[in-house]
Amino acid sequence: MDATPENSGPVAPAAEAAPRPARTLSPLRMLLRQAASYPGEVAIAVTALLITSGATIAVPASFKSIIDKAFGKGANADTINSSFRWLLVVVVILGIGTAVRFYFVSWLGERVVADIRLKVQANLLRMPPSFFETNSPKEISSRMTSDTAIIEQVVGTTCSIALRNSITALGGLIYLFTLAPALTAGLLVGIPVVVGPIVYFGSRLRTASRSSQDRVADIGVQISEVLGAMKVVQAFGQEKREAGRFSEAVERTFGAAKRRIFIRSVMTAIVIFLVFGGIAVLMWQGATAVSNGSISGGTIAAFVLTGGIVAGAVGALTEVYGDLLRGAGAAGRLNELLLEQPEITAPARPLHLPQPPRGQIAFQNVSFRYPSRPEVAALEDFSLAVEPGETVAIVGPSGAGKSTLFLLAERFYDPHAGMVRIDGVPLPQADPAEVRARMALVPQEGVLFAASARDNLRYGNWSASDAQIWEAAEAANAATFLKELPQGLDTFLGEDGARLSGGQRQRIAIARALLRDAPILLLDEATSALDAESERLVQDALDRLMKARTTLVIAHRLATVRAADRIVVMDKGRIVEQGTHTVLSAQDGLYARLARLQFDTAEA
Ligand SMILES: Nc1ncnc2c1ncn2[C@@H]1O[C@H](COP(=O)(O)OP(=O)(O)OP(=O)(O)O)[C@@H](O)[C@H]1O
Repeated sequence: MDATPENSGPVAPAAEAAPRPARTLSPLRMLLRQAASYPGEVAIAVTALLITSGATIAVPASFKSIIDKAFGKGANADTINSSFRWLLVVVVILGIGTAVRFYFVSWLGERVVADIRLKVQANLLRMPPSFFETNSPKEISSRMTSDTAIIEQVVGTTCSIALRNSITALGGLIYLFTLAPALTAGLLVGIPVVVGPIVYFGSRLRTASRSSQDRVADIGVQISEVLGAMKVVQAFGQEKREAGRFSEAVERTFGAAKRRIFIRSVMTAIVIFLVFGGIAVLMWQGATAVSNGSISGGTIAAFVLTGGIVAGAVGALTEVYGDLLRGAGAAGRLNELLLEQPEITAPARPLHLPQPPRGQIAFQNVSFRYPSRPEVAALEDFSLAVEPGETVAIVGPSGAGKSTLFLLAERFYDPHAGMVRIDGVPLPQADPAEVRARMALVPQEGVLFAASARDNLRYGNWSASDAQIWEAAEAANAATFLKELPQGLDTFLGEDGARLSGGQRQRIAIARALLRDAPILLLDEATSALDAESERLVQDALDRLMKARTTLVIAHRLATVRAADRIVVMDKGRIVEQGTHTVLSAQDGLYARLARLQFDTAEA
């Protein structure tokens, strides 16, 4: 029986890790819809389920026939053989049916989870950055792993348990009535008497187990806190106090464990008493009935066996409801991710950008506030037109709105007022994919994927040949170190490109942008200090990248601002100065101040 104390042991999942269950089972409908895409597998699984439930009941029926006929007076070889032949057939059907059921039910569980993961990921890829500000990537990734694991459990196990045990319990009861109606009526009264206390103590035991787990977690928190601050503890002479605090936590844990084991021992005693007592009462009634000849010994054996099966099925059913609610909670959370609609979409009939691309980008009276910080204007009545081939350096203190310009240019957000245009086309009227195809982004941190050097380089242009890749690497001053990698372009760069230096990562990002060969370049220069040699290599690579492209660069290097056609100085979302390095340095404005602070240190 699933509800015996042995099965509801102390190892419940830690409370903080347990995802919230739902209040109703209705979110599970989403799983049914998913599973319905595989009608063949569902049909086989349900058929196997029905057959195995039937075969489970057929086992005691076979025993009845064996005891009455094969062990009975006047048994001959034929009756013995045929009784055992039946048992053998039932056992073979039960074995094969169980294997088929397990395979297809588990298959459905895994398939439904795989489909949900694919659909959720596909939908997440459509979401703009604002979505990931309100939905933390950590939380989403936990939904994709732990919630899907719960669903896999629900579809692959719990639903099967629920269905199988309902059928078994019902079929078993019907069989019991046909065997011995009076005894069955007694059993029906007896089941709640046995199962009730087990369910009651089972739930108390789970609560006690959870609290016991929490206390263990408290110990873990204290240990890591004290170990992490050992110097402070010792320097302030707090060893005694910490020992005292720890001893309290350990004793609390012991207290919680004591409560748990007490409940469990009482529960064990009660279960043993009720289960064996119940069986004894049944056997006593049965023995009386056999002695007065009203039923056979085989019937009693079949009755006790079937009774055990029915009680087990009912016990299992009382356990699955909680699991189904947990599954419904998980399905609900994943469904939210599936139903999420992106705010930024292509219009029904998008305007195409002109061909060939000119590489013009214009911000016209743009005002924008981030949805999560509506009180601060990230851009305020901002206007800037960058002509084809022009290099504009954006300079300004932290929080001035420099990165926001890039986000609006890529149409990750729409401005609240004003308009952004690429080659004369207003962004909301174009397909975001087409807009982004006109741009190459070099982020501040050269973002690398856990993939080969080749795949990292051609991330924006998968059709690039090796010859083109090397050409770009050459231009980005990345070829030398790439050639030295153990397997050349096939070398795995490790998670986050951990095997490369900062300067090398930047040069890979530059080579990637070169391969993308887009007319507009959005370049966020790295602030991290590079050594002089690396700095020269990166600058050299950037010069080649910017050639013949419209470039908007968030500048952190003196060489960049010097080479720019125009410097735009921003503060609080507005342009405060514009001009060349020489002109702006001569004025005693924000630029001169920033340049003194920023570029002098960079040069040093
Ligand atoms: N995702 C966001 N959610 C809410 N507010 C944001 C977000 N990103 C930026 N901001 C705010 O918008 C304003 C402009 O930020 P932005 O990142 O464009 O500045 P920046 O000039 O690029 O700064 P830095 O040089 O530090 O990167 C700031 O006030 C900033 O706090």
